[in-house]
Amino acid sequence: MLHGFAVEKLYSFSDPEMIRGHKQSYDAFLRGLISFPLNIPGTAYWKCLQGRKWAVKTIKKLMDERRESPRMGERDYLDFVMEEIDSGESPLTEKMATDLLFLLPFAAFESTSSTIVSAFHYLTAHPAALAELTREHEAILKRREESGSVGISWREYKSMTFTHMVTNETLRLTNIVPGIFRKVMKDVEVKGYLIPAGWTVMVYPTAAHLNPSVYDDPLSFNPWRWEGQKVNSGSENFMAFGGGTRFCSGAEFVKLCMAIFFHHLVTKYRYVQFD
Ligand code: HEM
Repeated sequence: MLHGFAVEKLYSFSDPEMIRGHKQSYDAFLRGLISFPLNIPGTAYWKCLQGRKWAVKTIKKLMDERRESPRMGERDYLDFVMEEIDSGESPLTEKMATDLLFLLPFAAFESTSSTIVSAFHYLTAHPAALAELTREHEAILKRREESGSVGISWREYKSMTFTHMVTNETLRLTNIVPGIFRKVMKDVEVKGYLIPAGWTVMVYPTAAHLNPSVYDDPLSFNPWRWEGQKVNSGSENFMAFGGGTRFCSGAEFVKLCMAIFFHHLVTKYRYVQFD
């Protein structure tokens, strides 16, 4: 579902056959992403490369089609990217754009769906958190019914305080990004150690997220720890979405998807855990 939504917004894919083919190529890509690099037909690595090749070919074909007959009406992400390349004023090349357009659906659906799965797991194991989340969403639902409005509004989304706390706590404990890389531009001294210019450093967000001097009982799932705290940006203690100028551009998208998912989960469904 998230994959379909992402490719519709990015490249206006609407043909179910096309979406299915695209998803299959991503599945092959993902399955072989961490595999033995043996590039012979049939191996996971080979399938991974084929999947990427297919998806990139589809994007290039789409770009050629749009150059030949520009689309009218509502514009999608691909239109904006092509406009940027064709302007001649952007450092973005066609090769960079294809890589970006290939990676974005992956970033959009894989990260969001795994975070939703983790949240589901934590909420199932912590009934008090689930009950608080349910209370928040049932109150929203009640107010909506009284006012006669339909669907989740922006104002409602912004009022989901506990929901955002659950999202943050899930990301703190289950971070899908194992490392963030930076190139050292000039010599830096950190706690008596010299990191020379030219080196690459890997920031390990999990170390910050599980730091007991910042997070009391760091391994426990406790959304309440975010009460009264800033939950919308990165800091040296919370960097699930990175920080600074490279802060994740999909962070708001993820939080919105999580909030909508939680809203439907707790207001429409009841579930029990089977061993
Ligand atoms: C739970 C979900 C996600 C997590 C934990 C996450 C995490 C991150 C992190 C840590 C970075 C910074 C990398 C760095 O500083 O080197 C990043 C960058 C980025 N993310 Fe995400 N991300 C998520 C979802 C998404 C989604 C849904 C999208 C797109 C729809 C997305 C698009 C991007 C892009 C384009 C960048 C690069 C930004 C730049 O370099 O300017 N991410 N993400």
